[in-house]
Amino acid sequence: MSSLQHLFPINLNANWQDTVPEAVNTYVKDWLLDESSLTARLKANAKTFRLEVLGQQITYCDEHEACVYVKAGDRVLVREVILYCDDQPQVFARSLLPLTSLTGEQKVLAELGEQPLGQVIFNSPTLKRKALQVAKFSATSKLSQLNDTLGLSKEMEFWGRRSTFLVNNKPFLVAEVFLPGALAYQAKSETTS
Ligand SMILES: C=C(O[C@@H]1C=C(C(=O)O)C=C[C@H]1O)C(=O)O
Repeated sequence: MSSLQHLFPINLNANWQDTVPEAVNTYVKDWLLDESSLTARLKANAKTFRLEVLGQQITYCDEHEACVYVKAGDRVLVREVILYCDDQPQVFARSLLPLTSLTGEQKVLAELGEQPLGQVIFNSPTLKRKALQVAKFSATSKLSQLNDTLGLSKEMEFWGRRSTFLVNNKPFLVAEVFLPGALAYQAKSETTS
């Protein structure tokens, strides 16, 4: 049982934008707009990688997460995880997996456990990723309790992104927030995968 389970669901109600403000550091921008697998990039830049599941439950898509592919009120399996590199929290991820998408070969996405979602969907030849949106989070965001629990900085602004993946033309909504102190904010040379 995750020590963070009591925080689930954290939800992400943010002011999502279609473009990254000019003022954002180019290094952070590179992580925000990287369309490749985040799991793979984190693994390439760490000795150890770990995924912790905060929780999963069936719920309804709400207004602020609805999009052209998943309507408000659609039944979804919500999954929230933390990705760690060398035991340092990197990413809080919240995914909405519509029940109507969890069919056929994609049924396995309902039973991922600690296997990263990206490790499965990026192996699909039919994968398409729709446009990324970004958002800035502040200490007052709902994530601040998570940051407190993880012992992360309360001061810094931090950024996230979201996009829709289509696998066999079935939509999956994925939002990822780079937590304070993550590699995404450390402008140093990294391994390019
Ligand atoms: C989509 C990816 O999968 C990652 C793993 C997730 C999970 O297991 O729930 C969710 C979002 C991503 O951080 C990726 O690796 O790019």
